[in-house]
Amino acid sequence: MNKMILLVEDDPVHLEMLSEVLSDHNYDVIPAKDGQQAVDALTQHCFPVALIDIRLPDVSGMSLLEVILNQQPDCTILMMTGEATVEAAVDALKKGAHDYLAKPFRTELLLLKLKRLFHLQQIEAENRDLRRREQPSGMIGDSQALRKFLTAAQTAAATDVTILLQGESGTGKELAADFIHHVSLRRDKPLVKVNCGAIPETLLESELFGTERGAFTGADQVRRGYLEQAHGGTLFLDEVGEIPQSMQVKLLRVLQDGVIRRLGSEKPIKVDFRLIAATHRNLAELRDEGSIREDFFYRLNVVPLHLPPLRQRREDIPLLIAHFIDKYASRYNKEPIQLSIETYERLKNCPLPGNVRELENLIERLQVLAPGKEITPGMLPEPLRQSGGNNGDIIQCFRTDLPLREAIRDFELRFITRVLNEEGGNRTAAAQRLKISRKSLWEKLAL
Ligand SMILES: Nc1ncnc2c1ncn2[C@@H]1O[C@H](COP(=O)(O)OP(=O)(O)OP(=O)(O)O)[C@@H](O)[C@H]1O
Repeated sequence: MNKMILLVEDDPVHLEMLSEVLSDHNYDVIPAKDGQQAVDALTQHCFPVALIDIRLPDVSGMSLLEVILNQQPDCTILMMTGEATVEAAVDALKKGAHDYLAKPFRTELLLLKLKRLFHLQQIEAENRDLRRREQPSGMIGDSQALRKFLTAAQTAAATDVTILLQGESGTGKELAADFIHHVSLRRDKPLVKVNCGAIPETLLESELFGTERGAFTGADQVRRGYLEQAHGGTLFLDEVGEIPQSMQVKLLRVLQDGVIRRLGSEKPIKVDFRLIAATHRNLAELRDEGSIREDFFYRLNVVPLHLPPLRQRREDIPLLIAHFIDKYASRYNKEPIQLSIETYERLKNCPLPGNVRELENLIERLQVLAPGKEITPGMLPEPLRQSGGNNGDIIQCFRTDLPLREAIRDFELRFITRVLNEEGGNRTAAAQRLKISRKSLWEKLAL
């Protein structure tokens, strides 16, 4: 457990004496003789506890209290005050200090308060841990592929390692980020989500780093950026493949130093978050193409986790359907729809390029619009109604007026085209699935 204490006291004798006593009791003390030294220390360490003299030479203890709570909201602050300033101490309590000690105080009293404080923090951490273990994943499915993903995600979540989530659009990357945050030790801290593809390039820097008052015309207030808001918790950067190169350099620096500067300010602010990055594109390919810097790629690709497309875990489809029927029947206060066996078969076998999102939207639509309870294949939207379903459907697709050689060729072409479509046009992935070389895939398509 982190037993670090920021001790701010302008009286050198008192500072040394307290530092010694606290160190003797196994606390890691960082002493500061004024506000400036304290602010510097905040950029270097994360403090569970700060002990501040209310009267300091350069800033008031009250302003320092605000700076600390602004930068490290989870820090518990004890104020030390002379008798004449008890009223100020009460004011400090209102502003977020945990407690105060009127000087002169006995060191036993201070040690007792600290012991209780750290004990309380430990209990809170243990409670968080318990809740973390009870937390269900929120990700529906029982396929081996999903179970394998969840096990890897849970293992990675237990540490602070950077995680890169890859997978096609709609496979559940954002939901997976929720899961990782909620089973991690940071679960009671913020989870800040940023869709990098949705923010115009010109605004990305100020959105991420925040702005100081007066940074540009119209910036009349301090604005904390997403990186600062994520302090203590998790930052989810969605669509990282869309981040421009200049911003990649700046983010890289933050990931290395753990320090940001708001736009229009030189003041370093310490930030501590776990990064989860996501992309529906292949990040290694983006690096090879040159749109993702090599160093940024390696910084993100520490633990890569891949969410398989739904067509590769079709066993999850019935569970997902049942889950979405429940969800939307109760949301729209309607009787749950029932899918006929044929409809199930059709959905279990169709390509669903939009993955879970497509299935969810479909069930929501049916739940709201279907005239009756029973859903038959004819009620599915056109492409799903037609898509090759079970074996019977495939056989019906065959032409029977061809010689065998041509019929086989006809089937081969349809089959390859379908696999290629399912792989989003990615020939390497299609060739791997078909267990043939890329070259022979080319040849077969070119014939
Ligand atoms: N395993 C799952 N169980 C329940 N709901 C799921 C599951 N996977 C995805 N969903 C739901 O499907 C929808 C799409 O998921 P999500 O937004 O997480 O996908 P994504 O991979 O982040 O997509 P994109 O790349 O387009 O941002 C969401 O409504 C999500 O709740």
